[in-house]
Amino acid sequence: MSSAATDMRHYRLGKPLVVAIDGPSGSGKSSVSRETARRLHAAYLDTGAMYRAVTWHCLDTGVDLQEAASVEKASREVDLKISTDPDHELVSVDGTDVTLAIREPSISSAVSAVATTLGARAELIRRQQQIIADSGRRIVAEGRDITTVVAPDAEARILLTASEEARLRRRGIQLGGTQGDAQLQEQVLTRDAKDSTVVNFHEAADGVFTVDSSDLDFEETVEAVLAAVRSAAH
Ligand SMILES: Nc1ncnc2c1ncn2[C@@H]1O[C@H](COP(=O)(O)OP(=O)(O)OP(=O)(O)O)[C@@H](O)[C@H]1O
Ligand SMILES: Nc1ccn([C@H]2C[C@H](O)[C@@H](COP(=O)(O)O)O2)c(=O)n1
Repeated sequence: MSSAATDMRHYRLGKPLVVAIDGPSGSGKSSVSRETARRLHAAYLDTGAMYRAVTWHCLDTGVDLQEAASVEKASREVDLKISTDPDHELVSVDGTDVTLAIREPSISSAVSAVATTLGARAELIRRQQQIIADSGRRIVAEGRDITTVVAPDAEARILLTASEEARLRRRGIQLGGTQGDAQLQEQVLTRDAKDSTVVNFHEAADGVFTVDSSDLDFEETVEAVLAAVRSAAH
């Protein structure tokens, strides 16, 4: 085990440690945050999965994604459950397991409509803050507005970035080469452009530490995030 990981293993259990991680699509937020949570013996919250789950619910029940009031109402009424165990991925909507379904390209293409509906955002932010409180404030939470809106008081706040080229390449590999260049651009860059109209995840806010993973492999990125947590939270 590396020195940074070893140090963090000894980070005092029981002490509040909220780690907030934001960044653009494909930068590695979910995978790196999940592994960071494991090493910190912390919970893990994938807030993007919550936006995806509401999108799945709207499409499943015929809610018009262009109707802001309907989307907001759906976000308030849906029974949405999400696992915060980094070793157990589970998202359910009204009792249906949607863990895999919310990762489909059709959801990636539609999710910005929910993410840019301000009433739905307010509801999901409220739920995310409740989940963080319920974790006993020992959690790694990732998304687009965690460092700025959901948990601006986090012990460690990190912007995880990577070049467009790296993000498109990683997403292409992740989807098993099933998507062409235009589809990948739509799912990564076009989606980021839409989402950026309501939240800034390209620049670090004051006090937020930037980790650029463009030239780092996965393990090096986790190490860099742990080092940032250690320096911010000790
Ligand atoms: N530093 C890295 N080097 C190489 N591959 C990486 C690195 N970090 C993450 N990956 C891989 O890149 C892919 C995309 O990562 P991930 O899904 O975590 O990104 P994300 O930022 O959560 O994306 P999105 O916001 O679109 O869900 C995954 O297959 C992941 O294993
Ligand atoms: N805190 C968050 C988390 C996610 N979103 C939006 C932006 C994405 O298009 C969508 C899905 O997120 P992903 O699974 O790709 O990380 O949800 C947001 O606006 N705020």
